[in-house]
Amino acid sequence: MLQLHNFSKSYRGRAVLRIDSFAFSPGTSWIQGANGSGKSTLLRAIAGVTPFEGDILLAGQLSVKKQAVAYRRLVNFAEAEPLFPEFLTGRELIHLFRAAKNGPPHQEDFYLEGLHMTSYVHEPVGTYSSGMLKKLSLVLAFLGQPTCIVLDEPLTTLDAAAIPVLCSWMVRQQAQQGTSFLLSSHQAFAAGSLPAMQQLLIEHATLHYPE
Ligand SMILES: Nc1ncnc2c1ncn2[C@@H]1O[C@H](COP(=O)(O)OP(=O)(O)OP(=O)(O)O)[C@@H](O)[C@H]1O
Repeated sequence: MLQLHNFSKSYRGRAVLRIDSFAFSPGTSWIQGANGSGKSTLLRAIAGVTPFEGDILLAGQLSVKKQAVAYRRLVNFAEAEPLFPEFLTGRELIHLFRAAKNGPPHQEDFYLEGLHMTSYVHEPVGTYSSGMLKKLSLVLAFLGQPTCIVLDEPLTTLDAAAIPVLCSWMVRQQAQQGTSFLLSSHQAFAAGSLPAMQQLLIEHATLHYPE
């Protein structure tokens, strides 16, 4: 599904991740690791929002660097701590993302109703709480026809009622469109709420399968 080739990432000359070669299998991959191990760094690189050395290919064809627009149309991302221009409304951001991702008209309605967001989605995002912002970022991550959805700490700040709704979206998305998920979460998902997950670990500044 996604392949990393000679991947490395440094901040101000300090190497934080080095992954010579790695292929993510289709399905759901749960990336675990201690605070500061590099989970967000890896997910941001895969999403195409942070520079790195090496390359990442989708389906063996689209490079995040060489075919950036086509790649990013198919790889959606919800940040751990989403930030949006405060003066835009949730609805405006949704329209922007849906157009950029080639999503069908009204695609967002299902998601907005599922997370009970219709009462505030017309308000500027500067008025949103952290949980409301998180929900908006999750809705945006499901727009279009993504091959892969990358979710960094998707459960953080979500209320208890929203967590099973998100899990049901993931199950539906995988069943209907074969979308793969890459996620990081310090919090475990409830048993049985998601199909089998491939667990991966970042330690010693690299990615591997846990023993
Ligand atoms: N913008 C940055 N500038 C400098 N160093 C950074 C930057 N972002 C991350 N780092 C460093 O890179 C390393 C990996 O950070 P990262 O945020 O990827 O970890 P993480 O596994 O997502 O952590 P957490 O579980 O705490 O969210 C850390 O040592 C961090 O200090």
